[in-house]
Amino acid sequence: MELGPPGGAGPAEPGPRLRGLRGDDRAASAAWLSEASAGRRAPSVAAVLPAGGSGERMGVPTPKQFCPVLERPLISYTLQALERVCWIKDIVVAVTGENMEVMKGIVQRYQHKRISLVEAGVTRHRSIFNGLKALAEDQPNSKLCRPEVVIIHDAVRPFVEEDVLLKVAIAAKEHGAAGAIRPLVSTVISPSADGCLDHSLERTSHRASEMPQAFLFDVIYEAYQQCSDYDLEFGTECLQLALKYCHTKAKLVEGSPDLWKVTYKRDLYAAESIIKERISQQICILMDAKEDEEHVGRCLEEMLKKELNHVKVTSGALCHAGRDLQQIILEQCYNFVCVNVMTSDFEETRKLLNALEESNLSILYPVVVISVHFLDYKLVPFGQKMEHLMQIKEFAKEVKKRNILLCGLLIYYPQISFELISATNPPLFAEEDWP
Ligand SMILES: Nc1ccn([C@@H]2O[C@H](COP(=O)(O)OP(=O)(O)OP(=O)(O)O)[C@@H](O)[C@H]2O)c(=O)n1
Ligand SMILES: O=C(CO)[C@H](O)[C@H](O)COP(=O)(O)O
Repeated sequence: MELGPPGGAGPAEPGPRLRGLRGDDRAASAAWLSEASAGRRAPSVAAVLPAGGSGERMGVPTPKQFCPVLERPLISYTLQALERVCWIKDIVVAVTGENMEVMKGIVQRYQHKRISLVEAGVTRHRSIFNGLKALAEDQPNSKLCRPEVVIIHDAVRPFVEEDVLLKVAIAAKEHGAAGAIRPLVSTVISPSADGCLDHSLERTSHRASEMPQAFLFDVIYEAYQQCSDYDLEFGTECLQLALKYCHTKAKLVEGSPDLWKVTYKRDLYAAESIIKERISQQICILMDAKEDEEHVGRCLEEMLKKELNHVKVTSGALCHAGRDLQQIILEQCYNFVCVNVMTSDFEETRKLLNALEESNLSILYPVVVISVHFLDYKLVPFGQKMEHLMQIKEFAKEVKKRNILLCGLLIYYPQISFELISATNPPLFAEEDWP
């Protein structure tokens, strides 16, 4: 089943794309990305996500991939992480027939793009094989294209970043297979039949195999076609299949600690904490001054971008930015700076607040909105502008009932314009702020 237009998602955000890459990696990645964005023939990449497990170890009736984390199913975070990566063309998700409708509902509700659903198998390997078959172009009526490189990633590892996806994809193109690894947390031992220690492995010379992994499609598809029923039933390592059946030695890539697999109930709490931390670092700037690049509002935008980690910027009046904004709200951004340059009232802020209220985003946590207004002291007497903007105080009282914390900020320029341009460090605003 094909859901959403292929390649329909917007481009990945420019900020964190190459984060964590160094030297040669960075150069290779930049080349890959520039080819991809210039539409030249970069290797075509697809992803397969096994999501057909029952999550026995979690010990709850709902399969863990559908368990809510901050009211949103876990798998939706993983899909979001993958679909942000513009060079992954198709994302094939393997789901049990029983959960197919639930999955379709998630794709629709969170507007996931480039997703195709296939039926899962009774084991993880069989689910992955079904995903690969859908990409192999030998399925009747399939709209999917056979990719050159395929990434395999568990649906229950939501914190995968673009840099590791890129590293495994590039390494797979060169070596045929690649996978993320982590140092072992505990020592691995081998027990004997009588329940006593037989031997222990030297911890420093072993690694934990994590996900994502990537392969030349032809290698991994061949391996799955060749492998035994025993492998499909009991195997846990795709890299091993590539080695055993295609003599392809996987390149191992150091992954981040956040790549761990949500397995036990406590992992859901850990996932929730990580998501909360990310949310708190993310800010959306809404800017209504599109034309005037010189305007003090632009200086503010530039400074915020420098000071904060995750910044999303929507340009243009909110009526044009409506779709972007819906997407940003869907992605759970809780901090907004609404810069009103063109309008003298707080109409733009009001539109933002309406959109936030309709979304119910603030049910779980307070949403913070800072409404910034500019006042050219040469044109408008300060008192007059203040009087007008005092209305925002009333408005702030009203939205507070709905867990939205609104704060107004008046920037009196051109004096402050000068301060913004010349300042290298905060404070950004030296004067008038209220309520
Ligand atoms: N028949 C299966 C079994 C597992 N998976 C998927 O493979 C990934 C990793 O497997 P695991 O963590 O073992 O998931 P479960 O099998 O669901 O968990 P448990 O072993 O605790 O039952 C998960 O995204 C899971 O949904 C799958 O697609 N098809
Ligand atoms: O560990 C892995 C790396 O190869 C796989 O990610 C996978 O999660 C193993 O799953 P299972 O729980 O089914 O053994």
